[in-house]
Amino acid sequence: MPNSDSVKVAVRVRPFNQREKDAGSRCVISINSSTTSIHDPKNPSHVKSFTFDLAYWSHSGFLKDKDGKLVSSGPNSRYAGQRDIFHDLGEGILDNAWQGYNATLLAYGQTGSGKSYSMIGHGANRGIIPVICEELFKTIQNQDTNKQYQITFSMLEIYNEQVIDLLSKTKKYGGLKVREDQQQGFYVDGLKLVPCDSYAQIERLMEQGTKIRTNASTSMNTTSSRSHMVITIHFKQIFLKDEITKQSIINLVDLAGSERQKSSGSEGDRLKEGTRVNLSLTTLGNVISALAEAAMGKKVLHVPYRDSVLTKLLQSALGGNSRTIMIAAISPADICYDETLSTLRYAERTKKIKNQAVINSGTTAKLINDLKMENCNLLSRLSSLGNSGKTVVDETRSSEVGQSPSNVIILRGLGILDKHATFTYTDGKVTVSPWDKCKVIVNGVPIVVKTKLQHLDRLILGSNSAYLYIGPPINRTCEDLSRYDYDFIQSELAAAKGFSVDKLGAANRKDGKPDPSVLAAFHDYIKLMPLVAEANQMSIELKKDLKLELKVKNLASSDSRGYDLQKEIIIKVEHKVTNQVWIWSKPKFINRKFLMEELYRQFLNGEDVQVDKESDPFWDPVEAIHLGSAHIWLQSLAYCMKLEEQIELLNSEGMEEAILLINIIPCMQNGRSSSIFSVESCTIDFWTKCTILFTVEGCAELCSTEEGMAVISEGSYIIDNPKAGILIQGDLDTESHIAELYQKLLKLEQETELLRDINRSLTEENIHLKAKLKEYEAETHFCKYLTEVKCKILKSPSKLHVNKIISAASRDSRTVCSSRVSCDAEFAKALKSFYQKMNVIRGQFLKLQHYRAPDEDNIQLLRLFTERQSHLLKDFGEQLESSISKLKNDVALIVKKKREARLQQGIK
Ligand SMILES: Nc1ncnc2c1ncn2[C@@H]1O[C@H](COP(=O)(O)OP(=O)(O)OP(=O)(O)O)[C@@H](O)[C@H]1O
Repeated sequence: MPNSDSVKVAVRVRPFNQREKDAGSRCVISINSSTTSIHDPKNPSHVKSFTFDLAYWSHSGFLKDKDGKLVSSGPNSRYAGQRDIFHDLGEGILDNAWQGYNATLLAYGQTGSGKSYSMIGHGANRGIIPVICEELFKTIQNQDTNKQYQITFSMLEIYNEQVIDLLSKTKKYGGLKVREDQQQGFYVDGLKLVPCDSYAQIERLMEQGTKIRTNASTSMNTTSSRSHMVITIHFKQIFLKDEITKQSIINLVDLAGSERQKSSGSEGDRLKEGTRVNLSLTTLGNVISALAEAAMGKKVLHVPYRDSVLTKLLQSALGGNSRTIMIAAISPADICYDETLSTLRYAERTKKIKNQAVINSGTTAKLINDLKMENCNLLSRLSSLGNSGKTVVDETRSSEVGQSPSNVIILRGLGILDKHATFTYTDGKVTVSPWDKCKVIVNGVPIVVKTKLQHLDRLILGSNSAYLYIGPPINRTCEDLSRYDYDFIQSELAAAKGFSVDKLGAANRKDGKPDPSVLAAFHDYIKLMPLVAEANQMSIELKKDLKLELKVKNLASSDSRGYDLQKEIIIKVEHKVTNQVWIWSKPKFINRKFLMEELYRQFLNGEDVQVDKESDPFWDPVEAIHLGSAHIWLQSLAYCMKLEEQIELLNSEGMEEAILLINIIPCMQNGRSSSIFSVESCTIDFWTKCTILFTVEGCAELCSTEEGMAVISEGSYIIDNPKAGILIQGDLDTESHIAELYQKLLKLEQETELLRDINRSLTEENIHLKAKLKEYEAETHFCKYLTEVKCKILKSPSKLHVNKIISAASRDSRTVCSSRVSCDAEFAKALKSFYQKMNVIRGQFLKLQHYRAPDEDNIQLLRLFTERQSHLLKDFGEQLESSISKLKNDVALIVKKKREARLQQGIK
């Protein structure tokens, strides 16, 4: 009788990894019994809760025992260790298998969320798969002799819709084929099914399979988390006396990192979607959604099992003859909020799926004979599989390392040459020396000469193959090796290149906590770094002459309090021969990377890799590149005043790219006279090819009809023809206001005249200050000057006077900014931030100045007006104070750093 079971779902939250700890991440997950809640880091009162069959807290409350096993730290700890997971989930799978049910265990979650840890495990913390296998053999040993058992083990990887046999040393180009059989459904043709008679044998097979997986397909380290791994155990019981057989198929699936679904989109790329890497995961999502809807009584006409390799192989596990469990692995960190939320939603859909499990049994004597025959055949096919896979440096001589079989240690991987490096063991010490120009990096630093290795040194050979050096026993300590993971090695490499969370400005916030957007950018950088290294290596081997580099782009420079708002990692691509430069977004790069891998695989297979430009992932047509942005205030235009400004164009690193002369004259729709503007400010982005992109803030609806100018998105204008005039038409409900505005205009003209005077005197003061600035040592002088500005403001008799002081300070800061920018990027950054704050404050003051006092007779209104004015003034004063003190701090820090640097260099 079919047994209708829902898919069982368990969620597990892992501890913070080192990078999350270093970045001061906050935990956004809480677990209470079977309810898992996730707290929105941007809005802590915003909580979403999910109920699953099981929820495991593995985030805290643990310690390491003498064998390195993570165990609960005390009676109050809620920590769920590997044994707990096996107890709740693994034992159930084994019970099912003994009863003759098929069973499937899937691990789903973003990269690094703990899927492999739960499934395979790490060191002494063995995961659910090895423990299931061990327990299976233990139970078999204790069974009576009237039964016979047959166990076969297979291990495959699905990458880019290709099936790779992880137990086979011979690689089949294009992968193994998935075929359909009326009785057994979908199966992989030619997959090695290894008969096993002990747990030790399975352990060896798993070790070998894992080793092949890391370097399978394109020899790239970074592909393993984009592939799905499926271990299948066929378990048959033959009851000799009763002539009954029972069989069960246990599928254990470590899915690819789920976040890739989104980030590999080819949006904005002229080339098609570069990969079918995600096809299996996307289809799995579609299958799960369809089955969940069917389980809720909706009419589902088609479940798309046939759309991908993974869903074909898991057909019985999803909605079919299997008892299925999903572990949703999640990260606790605030930075992973979006991914974690999407994992929880995915898991919620999965738990709705209903399966129809049946016991697989048979009763004929013929079947027994068949099975015996098959058993003998399989045992005879059993091949001896490779050794332990550890790389050992011989004590007696030098060990050469490289791709060629003539080496003592044969290593394969992207960028590893035939003869790559030599390890030498003399007097109890191991040294490494790279061959010729081969890439060898030790602890984040590239080496060119013979280098002595210390226990636990990190090595990268070629573009991206990472190793941890374990020294001779005498040098070993009881240090925890698990911290030296792939992320650690990448973060170390980034730090050696001068890239860190601090460098990105994470500590800029007042509360001292890293900004989530900065953390996200850092996270992206670390993840993209190995991909960029691989792309560069492929470019070299395919002779594409491209150099790719990661860059940080500031999207919005700062908010009104000067905090950096958003940063984004972009990829600068330069053609080494033509010097053409392209800027690729992260999704575009990921898309291209997949296409590059496809081309590279063809290259490795000896196929023709000549492609025309249009379909070459290493090529793009020349395009406009963002040079930088400048921010200007358009307030004056609202009063029909001409705008004349001279501002710096700052690039994404806050460095001056050019000086911009702005001259904007208000005009009507027909190009004559003046018009009304409802805009407050605008950012002007400059691109190569004379393209200017305007992003206007604070306006209602804008449109443009001018030739040569196109509206590319709401509020954004692109002007391709530099000669074309700039016309911005505001909401023209103006007729009724004309008279009123005319009056205003008259008054404003007087004020404008006054402002021009101020401007003149400021220019003089500016020149004077420039001369003054040259006389003094810049840092000390600037601090002093800021104190002066502050004093002036505090003593100022009127609003106009304060405005004048701020304008002067703002201009001075710009002057200083331009003079320092070239010599000190950090100083320029601090000044840029200060300048922007000054501009904001200046804008607020302009506003303040134009508020008109109500009639003097109306005491009530007058009081309100005064209160509001003084409130605004106070707020303004506070902002000013904080800006000045921040700049002072920044400057003091920079001065300190410089002094330290000088001292180090011995320059007094
Ligand atoms: N429950 C846990 N307890 C302790 N450490 C854990 C736990 N879960 C994960 N980790 C650690 O977190 C890191 C990432 O885990 P893991 O490699 O299992 O992630 P993953 O989801 O399989 O990533 P990928 O998709 O890249 O394969 C590992 O160093 C692992 O040791």
